[in-house]
Amino acid sequence: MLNAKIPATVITGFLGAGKTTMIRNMLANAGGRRIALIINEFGDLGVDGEVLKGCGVENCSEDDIVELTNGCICCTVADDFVPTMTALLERENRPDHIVIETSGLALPQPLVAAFNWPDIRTQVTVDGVVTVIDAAAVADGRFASDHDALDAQRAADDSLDHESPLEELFEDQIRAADMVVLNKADLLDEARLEAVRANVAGQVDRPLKVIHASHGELPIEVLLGLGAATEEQIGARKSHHELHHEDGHEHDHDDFDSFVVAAGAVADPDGFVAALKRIIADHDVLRLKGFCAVPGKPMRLVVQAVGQRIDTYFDRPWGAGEQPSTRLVVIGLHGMDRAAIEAAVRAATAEAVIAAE
Ligand SMILES: Nc1nc2c(ncn2[C@@H]2O[C@H](COP(=O)(O)OP(=O)(O)OP(=O)(O)O)[C@@H](O)[C@H]2O)c(=O)[nH]1
Repeated sequence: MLNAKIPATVITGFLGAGKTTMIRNMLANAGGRRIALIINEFGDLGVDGEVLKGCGVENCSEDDIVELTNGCICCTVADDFVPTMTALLERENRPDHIVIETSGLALPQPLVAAFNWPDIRTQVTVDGVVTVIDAAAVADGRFASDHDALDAQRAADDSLDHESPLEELFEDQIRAADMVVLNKADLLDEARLEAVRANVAGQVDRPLKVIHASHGELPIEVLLGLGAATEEQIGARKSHHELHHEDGHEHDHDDFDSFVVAAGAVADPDGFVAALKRIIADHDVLRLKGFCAVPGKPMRLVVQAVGQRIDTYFDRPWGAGEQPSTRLVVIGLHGMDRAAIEAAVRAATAEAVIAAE
């Protein structure tokens, strides 16, 4: 059909749930579809775009990946997202499908609402909001409100909502969903997975498609083609912020902080990972990811930490113009001790060097 709207899928979900992994798998199975990707990340390092560009998948040309780096997409809709979409739609070679990966801290509601902007609504429709959940983290109670530090924070500041920032985001991202993917099913047995499914389904009072996956491996037909036209319904899926805004609360991401640590080369990756586990536990780091230089290795080492779970792998050789270096983005709740974390990460790389010598 000549004037058919281009479908756009919004992939959301908390930090480290597996959004990029799922998209990477989707691109590998795109079957000739031309997919344009818009990626938004919290933190200054652009790891997700790098990971996707480094994946060597044929359908994943750098041209088709647009990174939005000026803050969280839900707060920069007008300045960043709408112009990016408009530019994408003006391209001669228009995509068959647009996939948008939100930052792990984004509220999907303002993003989806932007599809009602006049310039966009005539050309694009939201095919669906897919919310990726770290089912293992939910089963471990990561998003429940019994977090000591947060309870203390709320006790000290009664203007804070009754729920933790993690819990609110968890709920808001589910409320916006057309489909929820309970990811990391490989880490759970049937009974725990079922408990997470019941928790998620209980968050909304409408029928919600909930499926499970490991490593985001799902047929592309399951993810794309929902035909939901979510932009027409998003007004009825209000976030905590929208509900509170009516009585004066401003939305921002002040509940979370991120910074980048530059450190030395990592001679002993196993020792480094063990040290990172301690640092993450000591400082309650929510997410840590980036790249490390390893002496004697031509490849860069990707480090991906979600809570206490840390994956490392070499993804590609350092480029000719690239200086091998170690740079990691750290994301946690506002008030985490940046200086101590930086010092500990730098000490860990130094220790790893000594251990290997
Ligand atoms: N065991 C297990 N690990 C997974 C699965 N999916 C993703 N991971 C790992 O979880 C980590 C985070 O995955 P990402 O795909 O980067 O998560 P994300 O949601 O894009 O993260 P942010 O963009 O930082 O919010 C990586 O180390 C992945 O390898 C899964 O199903 N099972």
